[in-house]
Amino acid sequence: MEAFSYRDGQLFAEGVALSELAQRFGTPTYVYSRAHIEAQYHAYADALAGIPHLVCFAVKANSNLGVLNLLARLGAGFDIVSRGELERVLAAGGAAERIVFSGVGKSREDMRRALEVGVHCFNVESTDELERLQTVAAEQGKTASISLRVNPDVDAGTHPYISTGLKENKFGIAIAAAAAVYSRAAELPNLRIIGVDCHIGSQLTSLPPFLDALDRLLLLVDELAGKGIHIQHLDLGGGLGVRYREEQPPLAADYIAAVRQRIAGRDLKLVFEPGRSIVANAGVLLTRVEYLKHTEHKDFAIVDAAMNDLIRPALYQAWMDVLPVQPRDAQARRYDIVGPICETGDFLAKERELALAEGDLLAVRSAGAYGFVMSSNYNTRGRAAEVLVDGEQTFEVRRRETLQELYAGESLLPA
Ligand SMILES: Cc1ncc(COP(=O)(O)O)c(C=O)c1O
Ligand SMILES: N[C@@H](CCCC[NH3+])C(=O)O
Repeated sequence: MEAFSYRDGQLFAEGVALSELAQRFGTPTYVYSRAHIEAQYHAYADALAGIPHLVCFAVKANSNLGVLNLLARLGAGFDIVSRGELERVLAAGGAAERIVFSGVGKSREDMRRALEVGVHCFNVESTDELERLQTVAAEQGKTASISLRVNPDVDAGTHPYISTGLKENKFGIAIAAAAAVYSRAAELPNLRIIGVDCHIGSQLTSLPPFLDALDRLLLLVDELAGKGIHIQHLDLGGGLGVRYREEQPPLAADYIAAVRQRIAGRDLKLVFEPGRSIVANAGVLLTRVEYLKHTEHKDFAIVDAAMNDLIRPALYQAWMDVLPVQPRDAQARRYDIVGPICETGDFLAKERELALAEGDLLAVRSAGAYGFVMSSNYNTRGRAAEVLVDGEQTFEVRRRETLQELYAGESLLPA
């Protein structure tokens, strides 16, 4: 479904004109569509109907409390990678028993808190983490349910920075070593083995890498059964891509249908950890043109959002679509859309044909995932507001940071 569309010559988020949101909340502002998030979540949940499953939204993609609350109300579980994310999920009304805890660097404190609240599963990424979890669980007199995150060594065919399932990546336990580590886990009295987990990368646009990884995991499940280790769930991670430009990623329904076909006849619960595919196209970053600067070589549109607000273009050379909120009937020029930050890498888009004037509003599309969550205060810029649109209604789910907040907690040296 299209959350953002033109009507009467201007761009709307569901039933609300983006120009109205800019007026009410200022710019830069992230705008999310409730209907889009719901539809994407349902695409997973509906395709999994009839078999045991858990759709754990990857909180790293968008951790706004309003967004998490919406997903919790839909019945989602959550995939977290830090204690901060854990507290966010709980504050948003998420259920601890639907949380899977991923990440290569879990601290003892992370483990203690997760055991205390009773998360569903720890996705353990190394033998040292396994031993540490045993110690922490024993100290608390608890049993930790675990999966091992297995690195199946498949090439996800995505950007090298967001590929995670190759043997040279830091993630997971090499699949060849996994059976031995499972045997060790089975000896540890405060651990309960419940699953096998993998996540091979993000923004995958074809099914074969997912299915190759699944085949390798199923071989491991069979090997473990031969050793008397019974696996109850298969966690296939996240990674399904979205359309930023011309990509044609598979639909969640088709992906899940292919997975269901391969696991037919097995007594396995399915867990997924989608992030981007739930929220990316549910969001835009709304920004205003401050200046147009024409030089001999280039035309620049200097806008009030910058790499501190949205770092994907600078960090991954990610191409993100930029739409005029109120398109003008005038001669277009080829603009680089840049921010006010003192870095040449501070751009949101390059070489876009647009007809612009100072004060115009632009919407950077597909910004609902890895947008606000990766923002920073670089150049002492306050972070953007976040607004969720639901039909004709709007909710300010995070207000803009004030300038005072930017240095609260810092102090002068003693006299
Ligand atoms: C362990 C894990 N699960 C889930 C995700 C979510 O991935 P995506 O946003 O591509 O669905 C990630 C990020 O890539 C991850 O590292
Ligand atoms: N931040 C990345 C995705 C990271 C995936 C995290 N495991 C992006 O914007 O594409």
